[in-house]
Amino acid sequence: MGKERIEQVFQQRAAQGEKVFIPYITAGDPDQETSYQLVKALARAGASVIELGVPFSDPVADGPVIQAAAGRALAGGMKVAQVLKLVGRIRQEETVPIVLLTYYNPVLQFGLERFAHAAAGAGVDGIIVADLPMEEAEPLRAALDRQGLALIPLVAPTSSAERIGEIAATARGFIYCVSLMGVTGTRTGLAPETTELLARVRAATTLPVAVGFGISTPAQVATVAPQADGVIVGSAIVKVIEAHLAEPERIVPAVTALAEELMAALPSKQLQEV
Ligand SMILES: O=P(O)(O)OC[C@@H](O)[C@@H](O)c1c[nH]c2ccccc12
Repeated sequence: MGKERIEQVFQQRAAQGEKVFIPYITAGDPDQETSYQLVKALARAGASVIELGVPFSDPVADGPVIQAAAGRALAGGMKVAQVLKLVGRIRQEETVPIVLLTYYNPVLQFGLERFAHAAAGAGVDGIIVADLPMEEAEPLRAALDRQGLALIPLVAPTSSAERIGEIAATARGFIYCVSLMGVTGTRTGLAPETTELLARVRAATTLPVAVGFGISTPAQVATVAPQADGVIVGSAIVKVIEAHLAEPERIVPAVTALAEELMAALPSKQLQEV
């Protein structure tokens, strides 16, 4: 449970010479039932950790694709309590680690202790807060620590060595390296500063390191995966949901197919040995 479940999955994959694939979807996009089916399908397809977005009305770190997903989810009444309910439902059937991606405001509104307690009770394993600077993270980290949940920090290419060191010292679960500056969303190339950032973070921590932002194609996954322990893909997956809104029964198979394609691009020990 909790941060151990996240760290274990990275260890297990690493022991097999494999990388961790972390798909992101917004909880409640386009509705609760589809999110439930999507998480189950992604876990069964081989995703190692699921990143579940808590929809928020002012998602400043998100590009248009995930903003629109948040809009659809909010229109369906998805709030923190409903997200936790969804996780609880998933937990009855799946052991895959679940990490919530949220903004700080909904968590503050809910109450830090109450949130940590309810998240643990529902079966959440870790939390990423898109807009919580390290300097203000201590109260939430302490509340999550008391429940055994990981507060997973974000580091960016502009983070100084000193700052990366400070972030690494209090990190739990894994460290999320943002591959480039700006907002979430697919990009055509991979930013050159990604490689340098991953090397700097690796040198500063023994925790697993995952990379996300702008990764959308199998080729990009293949390029970046050897430099990290895990790869996070959000907007490319949410785009597939968006493309099938008129035929919702196609959403789960189409997302599963993309996830399988992206996972097939991860380097594996078997492939390297051939
Ligand atoms: O969408 P992208 O470019 O694939 O990036 C991952 C991302 O979606 C997910 O981790 C995420 C969604 N919203 C965020 C806000 C901040 C940091 C990260 C995120």
